[in-house]
Amino acid sequence: MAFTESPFVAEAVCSLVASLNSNTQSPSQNAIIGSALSSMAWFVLVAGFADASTSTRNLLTGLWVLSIIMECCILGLTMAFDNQSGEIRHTRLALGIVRLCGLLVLICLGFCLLSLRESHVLRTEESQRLLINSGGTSEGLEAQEVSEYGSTGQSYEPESFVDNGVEGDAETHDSDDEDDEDDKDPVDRLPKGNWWSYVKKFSIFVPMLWPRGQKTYQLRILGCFLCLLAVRLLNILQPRQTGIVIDTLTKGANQGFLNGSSWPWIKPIALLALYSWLNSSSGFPFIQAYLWIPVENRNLQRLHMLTYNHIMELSSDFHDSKQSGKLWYSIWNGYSVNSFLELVLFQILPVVFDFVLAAVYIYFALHPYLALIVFGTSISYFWSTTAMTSRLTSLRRQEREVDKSEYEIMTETMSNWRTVSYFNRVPHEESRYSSAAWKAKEASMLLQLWVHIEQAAKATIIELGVLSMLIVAGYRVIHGAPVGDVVVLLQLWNQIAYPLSVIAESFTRIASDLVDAEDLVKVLQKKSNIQDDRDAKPLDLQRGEVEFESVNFSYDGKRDILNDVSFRATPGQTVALVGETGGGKSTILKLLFRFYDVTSGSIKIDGQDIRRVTMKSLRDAIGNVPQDATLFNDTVLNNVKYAKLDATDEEVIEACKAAAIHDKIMSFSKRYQSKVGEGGTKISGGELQRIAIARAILQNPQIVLLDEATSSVDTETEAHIQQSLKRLTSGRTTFVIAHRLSTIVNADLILVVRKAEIVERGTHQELMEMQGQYYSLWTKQTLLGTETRETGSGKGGQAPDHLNDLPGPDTFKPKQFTKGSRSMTWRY
Ligand SMILES: Nc1ncnc2c1ncn2[C@@H]1O[C@H](COP(=O)(O)OP(=O)(O)OP(=O)(O)O)[C@@H](O)[C@H]1O
Repeated sequence: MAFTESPFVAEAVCSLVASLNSNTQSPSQNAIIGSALSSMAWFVLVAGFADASTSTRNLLTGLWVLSIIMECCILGLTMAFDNQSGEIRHTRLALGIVRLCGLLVLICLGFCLLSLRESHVLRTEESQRLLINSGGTSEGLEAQEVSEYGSTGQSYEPESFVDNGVEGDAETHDSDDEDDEDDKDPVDRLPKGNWWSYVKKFSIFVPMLWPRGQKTYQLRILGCFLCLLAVRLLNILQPRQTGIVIDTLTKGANQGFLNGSSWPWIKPIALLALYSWLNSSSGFPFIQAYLWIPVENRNLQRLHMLTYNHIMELSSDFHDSKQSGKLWYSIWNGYSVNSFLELVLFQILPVVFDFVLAAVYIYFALHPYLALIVFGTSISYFWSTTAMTSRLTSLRRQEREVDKSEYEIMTETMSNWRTVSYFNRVPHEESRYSSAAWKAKEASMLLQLWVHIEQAAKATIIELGVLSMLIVAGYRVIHGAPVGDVVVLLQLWNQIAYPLSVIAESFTRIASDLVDAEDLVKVLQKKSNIQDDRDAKPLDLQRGEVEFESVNFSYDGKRDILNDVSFRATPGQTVALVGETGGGKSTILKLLFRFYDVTSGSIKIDGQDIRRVTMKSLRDAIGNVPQDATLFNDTVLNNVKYAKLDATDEEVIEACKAAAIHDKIMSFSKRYQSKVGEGGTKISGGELQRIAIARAILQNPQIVLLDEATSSVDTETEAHIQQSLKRLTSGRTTFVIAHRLSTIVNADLILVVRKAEIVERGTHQELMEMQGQYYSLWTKQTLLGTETRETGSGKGGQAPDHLNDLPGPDTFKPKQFTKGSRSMTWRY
């Protein structure tokens, strides 16, 4: 590259020497400008390639072909039309031939080098993948410590683990691991090379930012565009008119026509005032703002709405593994992309236009050398900007990462304030937050410093440009050019320097906005794993028969959570799931609710595979009282109504009565209008569970899922709840997960789940007779109950009365056993 550039520089030097040498014929102005421009163009290319770290094969090939064509043309034209004296002409020809030959040799060499480099990169990537896949620790992997939640968590991020191939618009399906990798995946990061594929990812925002099919908004944008054009025109007319005013006044003063009644100078001044007014905040810019404000707000609202909808529609795997703090941070920062259209329409395009117009005006109306200075200054300016932008971008990304961590710690610890307090970890969290905040401050300081360094460099280049222009303009005025030219030039220079700074700043801002939007793009690219089938139909619910057929399931594709699970719940039956913790009971209910899809096998309701019916109809048919029910920070009334938005207050009260919570609610200071606090923190666990049951009763579903619905209530309340549950479940197909076997002895079918499999099934009586797992669980619970009774470890330190009638393992008197003390919530 340098080899091909040097002849241009040599040629420019040659022209300069010739112009200074009085013995030789001075080269034409066009020849000097041509050489200078060629040198600058090559300088840009050399600088660009020096910066690029990734493969630029296509770009290079294109440039080489173009270079050969252009070189041939230049050589031919030089031979045909150059009328310089012999030496200069011969030198030019010789340099042209050297350039052409050099170019051909370089192209051959270049192809060989590129091929070698690419095959090397390929080999390196392959070997890295093998190293990592082969498992765990490898010498080549320089592990990087990443701070996880809490002080103990450490994970390792091998640099080479990331995929360097650009994946285009590949959809990301979410999982835990993937989420972590997302944070480190440079494919989605601002690259030094492949800008196109990087920027293409952001096309996801186009439908949000462009009002397709909305004529009014489109007309507004068109109006803005016309205002912009008018302002561009005024930007040229205004300095030109200033020059005219100055020249008219100078001429008038010299010729003495200012005395008397003749006022020929008033017209140019009036015109200047008009241009100035139209170009001020009360002229076209005002109309433009008036037209744009609704468009901007519409875009922002769409961006908010679509992002919210998208996230809410993502499936359980995303929501189970998301980090809320980081997600919110990414979303709010990502919204900066909304200013993108505004930036391009109102800042970049107009100033590019201004710049070109001013340069052309200077070239033709003033002097080509002045235009050359404009060009040289601009190139240096942009080069310094792009060089600095990549540094600033990486600093911005670092700053954003530490900022995100700070935000994550803040949101996580604030929302888990109770846990922090229980473990007396407030000082620990304060110090963790302080260290994160300190890191954020340092990153921010470094970024700000570099912003100022960048600005200082750019200001120096601009000032050098002004100096050069003033020297040339001053020289011209001394040699007879009108003084008005200097004024016009100075005014136009503003039209050039300002666009330069705006364009440069826009680059920085675009880069920063894109960095901010990277995470939002990743979130928007995620696809829900659970979606309605293309020809999904509403569930035709008849009697509520549920059938699991050879269901296998794994959350991560590695560990089996359910293995060949098959059973049938006939309409109206109560099916109880019991067994060891972590065995897969809740997962069975999650699959039925279609939070996840089965890995293989099928789940059918009334003979219809739940993957073939619409999710809305499926979820309408199922009422759920989860283990960890949460409430919104709203009134009790609204929380219960959430199950049926159009329910009347009376219906809500009826549901609460049925759930045995009505009396309690009536004792609250604001009764049904009492707020329950964030997640329901202002009410007790038992109250919360009963509100959750009231919700399910109000929903009135055909299939009911109860996941430890009575785990947080005392004995007496449990007795009430059992009654209300009876009402809720009667005539409906019901699935109950219970650790207290006493609560499910009446179930029609009991499934014992152990290590991902159903190991026993039957009624309580049948299972007891089998003397297997269930029998042993029952025995343990009974013995524990007896011990509790004997040692008086029940509530209040004494064995509760109802425990006196506890059945022995052989007598199975479950009815008496249902009144277990709260301290007897057995787990096994
Ligand atoms: N979202 C998830 N991602 C990955 N693994 C999960 C997820 N949810 C649960 N698991 C794992 O699946 C296994 C079964 O969990 P599940 O909640 O179904 O057990 P369970 O029998 O209901 O336990 P418990 O009685 O304690 O509620 C557990 O080992 C658990 O760690």
